[in-house]
Amino acid sequence: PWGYSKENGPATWHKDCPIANTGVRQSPIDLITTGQTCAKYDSNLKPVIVSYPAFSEATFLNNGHSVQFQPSAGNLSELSGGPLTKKYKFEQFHFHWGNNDSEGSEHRVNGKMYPAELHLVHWNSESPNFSSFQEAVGSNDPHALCVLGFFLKVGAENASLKPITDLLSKVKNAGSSVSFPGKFDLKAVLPETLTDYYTYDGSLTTPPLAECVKWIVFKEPIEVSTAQMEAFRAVDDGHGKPITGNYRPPCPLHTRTVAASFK
Ligand SMILES: NS(=O)(=O)c1ccc(B(O)O)cc1
Ligand SMILES: [Zn+2]
Repeated sequence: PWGYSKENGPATWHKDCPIANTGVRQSPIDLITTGQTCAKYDSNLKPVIVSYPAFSEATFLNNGHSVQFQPSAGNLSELSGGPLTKKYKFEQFHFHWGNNDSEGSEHRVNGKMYPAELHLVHWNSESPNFSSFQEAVGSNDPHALCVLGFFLKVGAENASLKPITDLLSKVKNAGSSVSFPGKFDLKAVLPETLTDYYTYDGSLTTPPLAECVKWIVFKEPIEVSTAQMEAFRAVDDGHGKPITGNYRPPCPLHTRTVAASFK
């Protein structure tokens, strides 16, 4: 199966997933803010609106290539606004990280990587073509999914993310999962104003690499402590090694443009 080692990493994914090399809207990308192919300010871009009532029931899983927080089916969390014309339903969030603070994020800003990146995955709940996340992924709809990306940088301890980082030791082994104890307030993790972001049309950053994602990557990083970063680096990949660097390198922009909601 695919992974991030020499034998099964991003450079080999094209074998099972040809779109890795033939796709023209692959993710992640390097977000360039100056020069020719740079992100262009679009004054029509509105703030992103999230409605995330605290999750009461969720599973926290180590799937061998990331750790993922998935609420039970009944969750009502929604996303709208920003570049979106429809309402999206929250599906799951997960992380990408490196084995040191100079690498780990999937998107880059002028070539700079952050130590980690948080992805909040949503699917268009107003489309006539599908009525579940899995169907959305397989739909070929160019905006079936919307993923919000937040960079993580090392600084003060993030109290809102502590319930998650404290749980990492409980899912150290690949394939292990725990039911999340109590409530989790995802809204508290995010900056209160979701106004400054980059947005572009892209894909899933892991197989099946489906080109169905409206990406919204926020300019302002979220701070986590060194200890919280270290907790990610102790999670195992199922081959007795820690997941080291579960991030895909940037992909060619091709004819795409990146819009910025800020000057
Ligand atoms: N890393 S990502 O947010 O692009 C992503 C999200 C979901 C899936 B998936 O459900 O297969 C794969 C990658
Ligand atoms: Zn991701």
